[in-house]
Order: sequence, then C-alpha cells, then structure tokens
Amino acid sequence: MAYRVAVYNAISASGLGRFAAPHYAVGKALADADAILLRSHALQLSEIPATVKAIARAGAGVNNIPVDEMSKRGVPVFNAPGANANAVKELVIAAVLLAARNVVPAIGYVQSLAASPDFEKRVEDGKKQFAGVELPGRTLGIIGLGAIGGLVAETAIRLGMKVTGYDPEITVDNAWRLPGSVKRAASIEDVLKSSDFVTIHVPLNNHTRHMIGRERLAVAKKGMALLNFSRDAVVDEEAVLASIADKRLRAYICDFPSPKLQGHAGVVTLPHLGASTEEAEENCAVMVVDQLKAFLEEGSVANAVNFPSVEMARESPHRIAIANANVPNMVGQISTTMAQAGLNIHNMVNKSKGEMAYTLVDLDSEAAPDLLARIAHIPGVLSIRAIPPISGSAK
Ligand SMILES: NC(=O)c1ccc[n+]([C@@H]2O[C@H](COP(=O)([O-])OP(=O)(O)OC[C@H]3O[C@@H](n4cnc5c(N)ncnc54)[C@H](O)[C@@H]3O)[C@@H](O)[C@H]2O)c1
Ligand SMILES: O=C(O)CC[C@@H](O)C(=O)O
Repeated sequence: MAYRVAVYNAISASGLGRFAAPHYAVGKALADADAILLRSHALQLSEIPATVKAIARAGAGVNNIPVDEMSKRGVPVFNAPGANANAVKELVIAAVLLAARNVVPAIGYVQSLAASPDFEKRVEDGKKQFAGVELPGRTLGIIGLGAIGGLVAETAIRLGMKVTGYDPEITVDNAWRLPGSVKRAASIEDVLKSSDFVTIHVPLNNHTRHMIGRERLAVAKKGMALLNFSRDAVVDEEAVLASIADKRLRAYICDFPSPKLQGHAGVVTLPHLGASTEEAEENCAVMVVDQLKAFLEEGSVANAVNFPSVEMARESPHRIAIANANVPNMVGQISTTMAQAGLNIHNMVNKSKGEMAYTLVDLDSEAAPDLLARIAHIPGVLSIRAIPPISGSAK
C-alpha cells in the first residue's frame, strides 16, 4: 500500500516528482489521505479526515490551517521557513520603488489619455503631479525581522536607505544576520513616527491581527507609504482608507485585494504574488515534500510549527512514533507499557516544544496492534503509529 497525499493548490512539479511510485499516490484532494499538501487553500473550512497524519504548507504562513486542532490530534503542521523569502523581498523592494515614484497612478494617468493632437503636451503637463522621491537617506521601517524582513533590511541598506526595525521576538540567528546599521525601534509607534515607508513582515495570529489600526496610524509620519505583504488582516483596512483620506498615509501597497480596497486612490493591490516565482515555488515544494517524506517514512520532524524537531538514525525495522502532551511521566508510562508487553527498547528519543512532546522508539521486535491501542489510551497520548521501513514491508 502507498502513502496517500492529497494536494490542494498548484504545487511545483519539482516537489511533487519526489513522491515516487509505488510508495506514494498523489492527487488533487485525494480521499483518505495520509498527508495534505497545500498553499493558500483555506483548510479551516474543510473537514480533515482522521487518516491524516501530517499537513504541509508549501510556504511560510500557516494561518489557513487549523494548527491548534491538529495539535490536539497529534498531527504535525510543516512549513517552508525562508524558502520564498527572496521572492517576497524582491516584490517589496519593487513596491517601495512604486510608492517612491508614484508609478501606478502615473501609468493610470497615461492610459487615461485619449490619442489626440495635444497628446504629448498633456503628458508633459500632467507629469508634475507624479514627481517622487529617491531612496538614499529615506527611512524604511520594518515590522517583523524574520526571513523576509531581514532580507528587505539588507537590500534597503544597499540602496542607501536608513532602516529601523521592530521585532520583540526576533530569533538569535535572525538578529546575527541583520546588518549592524539597522536601528532598533522600541515600539511599532516608534517605527511609524520615524519612517517614510513601513513594511510589515509578521505572521497573522491573535497578537498581530489589526496591529496597524486607527490609533497607530494617527502617529504615522505625514506622507508615509505603508506596505503589507504579510497578510490582509494585520492591517485594519478601514483605518488605512481613513488615513489616506486624511492625507496622513500617502499610499497603501499590499498583496491582498479586497472589495473594500477596490477603486481607492492611493491604494495598490497585487493578487497575492509575493511568493509566485519559479524559484520560490520550487524551493517551497521541495522543502516541504522532503519534510513530509521524512515524517511518513521515518517519523522524523523538521520545520513543524507545532512539533519539536526530532531525528533518529533507524537501527530497527520496528519503529513507533508517539505524540503526547508535554506533561510529567509520559515517557515512563509509555516505556512501562512496552516492557509489560515484553518489548525491549533498542533506541529512543523524546523532545518537546511548548505543550507538545514527541517520542521515537526503535524496538527489538514488532509491537502487536493491541499494544499500540493500549498506549493510545494512556491519557495525554495524542497519536501513535508504527513505521515500517518503506523499502521492506512498506505500508
Ligand atoms: N505575500 C506572500 O506571498 C507571502 C509570502 C511569504 C510569507 N508571507 C507572510 O509573511 C509572513 C512572514 O514571513 P517570514 O518568512 O518572514 O516569517 P518569519 O517567521 O521568518 O518571520 C516573522 C517575524 O515576525 C516576528 N514577529 C512575530 N510577531 C511579531 C509582532 N507582534 N511584532 C513584530 N514582529 C513580530 C517574528 O519574531 C519573526 O521574526 C508569513 O507569516 C506570511 O504570513 C507572505
Ligand atoms: O503560496 C503562495 O503563493 C503564497 C505563500 C505565502 O503567502 C506564504 O505564506 O508563504
């Protein structure tokens, strides 16, 4: 029997091709799937079958996946950190230039001109309303200095801009990668007060929803351009439109069109294009397909947003993977149940991340199905599966 992978959205063939037959059956929205692979498909709106053992997002954001519900089921949710960051960075830099030179309204103006004898005169007469600014010496504020924010900072500095950044949860690795000249802001208000352009690169969650609203926009530097290539709801659209009407915000350029934003001067929307390059689509697909395969075939976990990273060289065909609540005595109860069934543990690893713990066990002999059922009934055990080697008794 093959692992069944249900695919939503267009996933690069370079990634899908790594699911080789006969071990994998891959198809659009396949039933009874072992794994789900998707991009922006809104999975919160679907029933996720009990057969699903893993979900992978070929991208960075996981706000379209019910991560908390999956954690309760002991199902890891994988993503592709950094794999599309360069693509987004390039579009953000393009957006800074669009805003600096009023490129979109200027194109609109030329397109609006009828072919008349005074066409050239009207072109020349009209251009002064689109005069812009140059980037060197201007300040770019960056909210969120992760994979994308860090790359944007680096490129903006190369273009001669000053950069001020805000990220209270920045990782040590990302902080090391930041150019030394990035100024550390104490608050979002600090960034908005001092920047000519502000770009947002945070995940959408309960802390970041509407992080840019009326009160914060009220303190923004007059004439600031706001860029949002993060997620629609990190910005309150009503507040943005009001701020443009008050002439405090000069422009809002984002990757998330909405009926509310349609037809407003000063607003430019792109159709969620940030990660849509050949390179990013390929990088994301290859990364998450490899992560899914390692999980399905070996129980290994890398880049799961709700699971610890775990890898253990296989030394036995009799491998068991268990996800459990990160509370005392779980490993004790699991290993005692195995010992009572006469099973010897050859090798074992247990790691935790937040409320989730994950254990890989290699046994000297096969665990009977009723033993797996007994472990599954220990309070706090969220999921359990036996993982035979794919080349031998493949599933
Ligand atoms: N437009 C697109 O196509 C596209 C493509 C990729 C990613 N994205 C979006 O961009 C987001 C960021 O992507 P990334 O790859 O840089 O992710 P990342 O995880 O590398 O970086 C996110 C950063 O945001 C910081 N952060 C979290 N909460 C914050 C807060 N309240 N204030 C300030 N900083 C905060 C984190 O500490 C982290 O450093 C994704 O979650 C996704 O929603 C959009
Ligand atoms: O798949 C896409 O095109 C968008 C991906 C992007 O939003 C992400 O979060 O990585």
